Amino acid sequence: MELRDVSCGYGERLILEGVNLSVPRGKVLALIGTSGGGKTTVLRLLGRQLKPVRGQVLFDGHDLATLDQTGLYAVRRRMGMLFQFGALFTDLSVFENVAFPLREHTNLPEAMIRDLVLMKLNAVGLRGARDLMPSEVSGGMARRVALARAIALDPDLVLYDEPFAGLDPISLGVAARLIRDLNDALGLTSIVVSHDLHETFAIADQVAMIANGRVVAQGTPDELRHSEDPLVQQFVGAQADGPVRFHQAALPVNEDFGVGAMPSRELA
Ligand SMILES: Nc1ncnc2c1ncn2[C@@H]1O[C@H](COP(=O)(O)OP(=O)(O)OP(=O)(O)O)[C@@H](O)[C@H]1O
Repeated sequence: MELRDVSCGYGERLILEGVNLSVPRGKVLALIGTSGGGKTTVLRLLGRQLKPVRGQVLFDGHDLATLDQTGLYAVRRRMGMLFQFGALFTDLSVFENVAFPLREHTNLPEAMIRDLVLMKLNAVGLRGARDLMPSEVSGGMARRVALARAIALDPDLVLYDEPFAGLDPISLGVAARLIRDLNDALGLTSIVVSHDLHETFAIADQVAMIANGRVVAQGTPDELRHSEDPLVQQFVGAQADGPVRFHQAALPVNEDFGVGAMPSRELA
């Protein structure tokens, strides 16, 4: 997957400008960066829910913009997506949730669907939970079911948007490890958008940091940890102030609160 000099936005507003990003086959790429920086927008470009106004988005050498409906459908079948909170269909059992894409996209006989679903559930450790309803599983388990559903059609690429949001530290570690293990065992390529730097750095081969609509750094987790770029340092070191300001631009404090001028240090 590759983004070449891509600019895109919503309506008149440009969100990404001149973004270059390549995702090597077989690797796990983490997308990190400040809130609103454009990470989810990158995922939307990759799934062609959004088209660039400039540049190219390439998947296995195909420029997504040039694909007709059939071509796009074929490419999307090769992508698994797990969006924020990996919402399951609440009125379908765990088994039926994972079977859903297989029923939608294939004409496989029931016996084969059963085997495939159980294989995917086994891969996420939940073969035994097949008959439960989503309301009967924990948040961490639900995320693993969503993961099994995302890989049901044996995709080449899996896109994860905030796969760890709302998980306790143990479930979070399990989910992260699972993403890495499935990537390697099934020969996938994975892109993970996450705010959880600790877990993401532990499983990613490459990390790209997106801020202000640009890729400001890309490298191995170690390279980012030791980056001298102040923006990367601020983000990775979780410092409140740096190139990204904690405070939104606002009126001076004394004007808003009706007090005398204060030394700037006290305003921070
Ligand atoms: N459908 C939309 N219509 C208009 N603007 C949007 C839309 N989706 C996102 N945006 C804007 O695009 C910018 C980038 O959003 P995006 O969701 O890609 O950021 P993000 O890095 O994923 O943020 P977060 O980490 O908070 O999820 C934000 O300023 C957001 O307000």
